[in-house]
Amino acid sequence: MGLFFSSLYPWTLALHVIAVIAWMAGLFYLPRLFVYHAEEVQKTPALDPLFQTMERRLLRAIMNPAMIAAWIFGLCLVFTPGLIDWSQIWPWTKAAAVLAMTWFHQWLGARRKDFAAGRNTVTGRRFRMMNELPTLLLIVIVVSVIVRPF
Ligand code: HEM
Repeated sequence: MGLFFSSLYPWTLALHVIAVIAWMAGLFYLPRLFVYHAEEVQKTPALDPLFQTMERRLLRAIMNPAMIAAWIFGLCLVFTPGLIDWSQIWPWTKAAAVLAMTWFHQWLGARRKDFAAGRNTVTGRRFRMMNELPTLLLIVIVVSVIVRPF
C-alpha cells in the first residue's frame, strides 16, 4: 500500500494543490457575496434571487467538490510513507488549521441556507470580519507545511 501511494506522490500532490486552490477561491469569494447580499438586498430586494443562485452554484459546483478532493488527496499524502513525522509540531498546526477551515466551510453552508430561507440575521460587517478567517488559516497552513518552523 505504501509503495502504491509513493509511486503516485507527484500526482497526488499536484491534485491536492489544485483542489486546495479551487477550495480557497470559494472560501474567499462566498463571504464577499454574503456581504453584498446582506447589505444590497435591503435597498434592492429584486437582487435576492440572483444572489441566491450565485451562492448555491458556487457552493455546490465548486466549493463542495473542491473541499472533498482536497481532503481525499491530502489523506493520500498522509498515507504516503516518509512524508510526515508526527513527532514534529507542524503536522498538528496544519491539521488544526485545516479542521478550522472545514468548520468555516460548514458555517458558510449554514448561512447560505439561512439566506435561501429568508432568515439571515448576520450583518455585512460581521461577514467582512469572518472573511479574514480563511486568510489567517491559509497563512498558518502554508507556513506549517513549507517553512516548518516548529
Ligand atoms: C483537507 C485536508 C488536508 C490534508 C489531509 C492535507 C495533507 C497534506 C499532506 C500530508 C501534505 C504533504 C506534506 C509534504 O509534502 O511533506 C500536504 C501538502 C500541501 N498542502 Fe495540504 N492538506 C489538507 C488541506 C490543505 C489546505 C486547506 C491547504 C492550503 C490552504 C493545503 C496546502 C498544502 C500545500 C501548499 C502543500 C505542499 C507542500 C509542499 O509540497 O511543500 N493543504 N497536505
